[in-house]
Order: sequence, then structure tokens, then C-alpha cells
Amino acid sequence: MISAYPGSAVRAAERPLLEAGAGPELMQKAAYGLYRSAAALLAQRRGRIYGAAVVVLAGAGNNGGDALYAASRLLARGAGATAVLTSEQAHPEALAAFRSNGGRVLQLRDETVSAALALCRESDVVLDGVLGTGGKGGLRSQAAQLAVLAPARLRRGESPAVIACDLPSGIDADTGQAAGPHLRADLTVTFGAVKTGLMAGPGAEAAGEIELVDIGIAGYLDAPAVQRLENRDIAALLTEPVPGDHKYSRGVLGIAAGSETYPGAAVLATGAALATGTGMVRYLGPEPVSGLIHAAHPEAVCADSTVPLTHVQAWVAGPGAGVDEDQRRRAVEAMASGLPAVIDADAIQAVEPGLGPQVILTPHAGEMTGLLNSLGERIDRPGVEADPLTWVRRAADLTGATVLLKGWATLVAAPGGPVYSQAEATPWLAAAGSGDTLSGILGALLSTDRTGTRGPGHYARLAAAAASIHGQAGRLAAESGPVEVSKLPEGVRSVMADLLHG
Ligand SMILES: NC(=O)C1=CN([C@@H]2O[C@H](COP(=O)(O)OP(=O)(O)OC[C@H]3O[C@@H](n4cnc5c(N)ncnc54)[C@H](OP(=O)(O)O)[C@@H]3O)[C@@H](O)[C@H]2O)[C@@H](O)CC1
Ligand SMILES: Nc1ncnc2c1ncn2[C@@H]1O[C@H](COP(=O)(O)OP(=O)(O)O)[C@@H](O)[C@H]1O
Ligand SMILES: [K+]
Repeated sequence: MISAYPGSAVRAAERPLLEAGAGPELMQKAAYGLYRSAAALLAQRRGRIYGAAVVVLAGAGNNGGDALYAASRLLARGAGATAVLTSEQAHPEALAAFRSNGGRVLQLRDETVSAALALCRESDVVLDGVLGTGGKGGLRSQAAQLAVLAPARLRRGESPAVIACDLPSGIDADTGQAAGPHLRADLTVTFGAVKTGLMAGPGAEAAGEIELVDIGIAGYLDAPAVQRLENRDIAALLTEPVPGDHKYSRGVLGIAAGSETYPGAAVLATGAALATGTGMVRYLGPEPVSGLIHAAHPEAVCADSTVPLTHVQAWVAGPGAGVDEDQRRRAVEAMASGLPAVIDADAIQAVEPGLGPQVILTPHAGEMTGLLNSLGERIDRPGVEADPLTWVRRAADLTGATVLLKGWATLVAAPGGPVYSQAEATPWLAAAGSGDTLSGILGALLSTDRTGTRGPGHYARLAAAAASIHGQAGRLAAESGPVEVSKLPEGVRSVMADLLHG
């Protein structure tokens, strides 16, 4: 499990150590961790550190100090380095160490922006030490210009590699919001604890890979604000069949999805549920859709029945339901059934407050915007996308349901907390029908769930596990070319095999 904390909590945890005079020691630990990651990356990309070209973007504070000290260590191993100072001040001791190891310095001004950009472009690695947890608002003046003008390659790409020191500059360490232009990294080396801002929204996209450097403050931190499940956490949530099982004891998933207009969604959700593993899928919906499901998945049991008359352990309702009135009614009945229920796509429009955490809403940002506005908030889609962490929490609190907000980093909030962030996915999953497969995966996990730990956040953990399985399946599929959503279940089966037996 990866635990993340707001920048403010990390600063509070550092305070007792700073008051005890350990500030320089903490900075050396941070700088050493950054140096090691940069050295490993350079060794991997060009075989050796000697002769590498390093650029440090250094702001006025300790974040710049970390980056300058790390670059000093690279200089000592034979790299060449230039510090681009984005402020009139720089950490004095770190700058002195950098200079004494042979580092060159360029003051960033209007007339040196293009020279700084050229240096970055020609370098092997850029260390972004403009702003860390002390940043307020977005990047200012020429540093902002640098971020805007940076070619796509500098923002993310092969060469140079961009390593963010603690967090990408311009990203809010607490929320992941970007107040304006910000830098993007291939790798973020973060100190003391992962910052919440690396787990959500623009911050999650800008961070790239995340590495944590232990600087000895873990004992001073309280409960995390956001967590990320790793595969061993997910494996512990899965239920494998045991010898005495039969199909009903394993768990039955009811799927009320698809309509004459959108039949494919039901086929995709069913296929994904079967690949995840469930005792049976009972499908409720119109005959033409049942026919397609039978053709693709003969094991599914289909009927045009109602929710109360159908005995299942969990529901999926909504994918491809369109304006089909019967499917809308089934979604409402599934929400009222008291059973775990995934409420997706068009069914989200039927949501009323007063739900329980066993109801899991799975909107994308557009559906989330509609949901929030129906609950009395005034927010547009860009607003949701800019600060998804705030809005996923708000939606969970307003509805009483668990809410899974899809995106590059998928966020899951239980009402009153906790919050999970999963970022295993690939942008190749941004394809029609991909969300339908997620609802099938989650439905299967809910239907077979026998882990018995129904404490706060249990459904959020299962939802986070489903998002991760979906993301990993997408990544696997993308290895051999563009992702064909109807083939995703093959990837799901192989991810499940790894999780269960790996
Ligand atoms: N504390 C510790 O023990 C440890 C901390 N560590 C490291 O320190 C980092 C935090 O360092 P920090 O507190 O010095 O803040 P930092 O992010 O460098 O920026 C502050 C400076 O920037 C300025 N500034 C602010 N906003 C701005 C903007 N929008 N645009 C431009 N300038 C802006 C602000 O000046 P202001 O304008 O507010 O007067 C101030 O001068 C943390 O992320 C980690 O890397 C590690 O070494 C481990 C030990
Ligand atoms: N840029 C992206 N990077 C990674 N995953 C993405 C991206 N965009 C969307 N996804 C994932 O793809 C799925 C899309 O779901 P959704 O929009 O509901 O699709 P549909 O309604 O067509 O089935 C979600 O699981 C989401 O997290
Ligand atoms: K930074």
C-alpha cells in the first residue's frame, strides 16, 4: 500500500526535526536520494554518469537546495552541470557547494529564457527544483515561460529525462491542482512521504513514476489522506473458489445493462465479469441484447425480469442503458436492494442522496459534473478535472455512496473517507466501452466477495482493486498494439492469474 499525505502534513511532520536542528541532515538525505535516482537513470540511459549533461532548475527555497546538492554529487562523478536560477535568491550553501564542484550558473531573465531552454534541450537530465511544498500559486514570470515554452520532449519524453525534486513545480502538493503552467516529469523523487498532489488530477499526470526517499519522518505522520493499492493488497481482497463451492456459493452477478440502442455495453460488461471470475452472470434486459450476450457468452443466464425477483449477490446497472425505461427502473431497484451495486453511465442520472457505501457510482468527469449539479453544486467539467480529489470526496459525502471517478488516475472515495488513487492505466484505455468492462470487473469482485471485512472503506478498496485490474489489463493489451476493448477480458484473465497465483 502506498500512503500519501498533503504537503502541509509533511511539513508539520518535519517541524520537530527542524526545531531540533536536523534541517541540514534532512536536506542531505533528500539530496542523496535524488542523486541516486538521477545516477541510476543516467546509467541506464547512457551507460555512465561521466560526461553527462545535467541542468538544474533551481528556485529560491529548499527545493532548489535539494536539487543543487544532488547535482553537486553528479558533478563529483564527472557530469557537467548548469544551474538555471529561477529567482534572484538560491539556497546559499547548496549553491556554494554546486559552484565549488565546478557547476556553471545561468540567471533566468527575459533575455536568458531561450538560452535556458536550449541548455535543457541539449541535456541528458533536467532536475526540476523550482518549487516544492513551499510553492504558493503557480510558477511565476520566466519560470512560467520556461514551462510554457518547453518543447513536448522536455515535458515528457526520451531525452532529456526530467526528474522532479519532491513534486513537479507548479503543482499543488495537497490537491494536485495546477494554478497555471507547470513542469512535467518522467520521474518524481519525493521526500519523507508521497504527497497527495502526486496522486490526483494534473499532479498525477505530471509526476510520471514516483520514488519515495525515506528521510526519517514517517513516525511523525498521522493517517494518510490518499492510498494506492499494490498487487499484494489487491490479492488479499480476492476470493478464490474452494473445493466445496458451487456456482451459487461462489456468487452470482446481476447485470442490468444495454438497450436496443447500445447493446454492446452489456456484452462487454458480461465478458469482463466472466474473465474476472464469478459463479454466474444473470442478465436482465431486452431480448435483442440477450441474444447478443448468448452468442458471445453462452454461460450467461438471461431474462427480461425485475431486480426484486432475481436472486444475486451484487448488481451492475447502467452501462449502455440509454433511455430504456426498464433498465432505469432496474438501476433504481438495484440501488435500493441493499446489495452491493455498481451504478454506471446513464444510471448515474437516477441517483438520489441517502445511498449507502455498498452502492458504487462510477462516473467519468462528464457524468460526475452532471451528478454534482443534480445535487446542487455549481461546477463544470474543467472544474472537476482540475480538482478531482475535492469533487470525488464531495460526491461521496453528498450521496452516501462510494464514488469511483475515472481518469488517468482513477480516484475512489468512501463517504467520510478513505480515498484511493490507482494509476496503472494507459491512455489507450480512453476508448468507447472501456468503462463498461470496468463495471463488469467490479461487479464480479463484489459478487464473489467473501473477505468479510466490511469496515469503512471496504467497498472503496474493492473498487480501487477493480480500477487497478482494469488498468493493468489495459497496459498488457497495449503492449501488442492499440487496445481493442472487446479483447480486454483476455488481459483481465491474465492479470487475475498473476494476482491469484503470481
Ligand atoms: N523542510 C525540510 O526540512 C526539508 C525540505 N525539503 C525540501 O524543501 C522543500 C520545501 O522547501 P521550502 O519550504 O523552502 O519551499 P520551496 O518549495 O523550495 O519554495 C519556497 C521558495 O519559493 C518561493 N516561492 C513560493 N511560491 C512561489 C512561486 N509561485 N513562484 C516563485 N517562487 C515562489 C518562496 O518565496 P516567497 O515568494 O513565498 O517569498 C520561497 O523562497 C520541499 O519540497 C523539499 O524539496 C527536503 O530538503 C527535506 C527537508
Ligand atoms: N487518459 C486516460 N488514461 C488512462 N485511462 C483512461 C484515460 N481516459 C480514460 N481512461 C479509463 O478508461 C475508462 C473509460 O471509461 P468511460 O469513459 O466510462 O468509457 P465508456 O463509457 O465508453 O465505457 C475508465 O476506466 C478510465 O479510467
Ligand atoms: K520541484
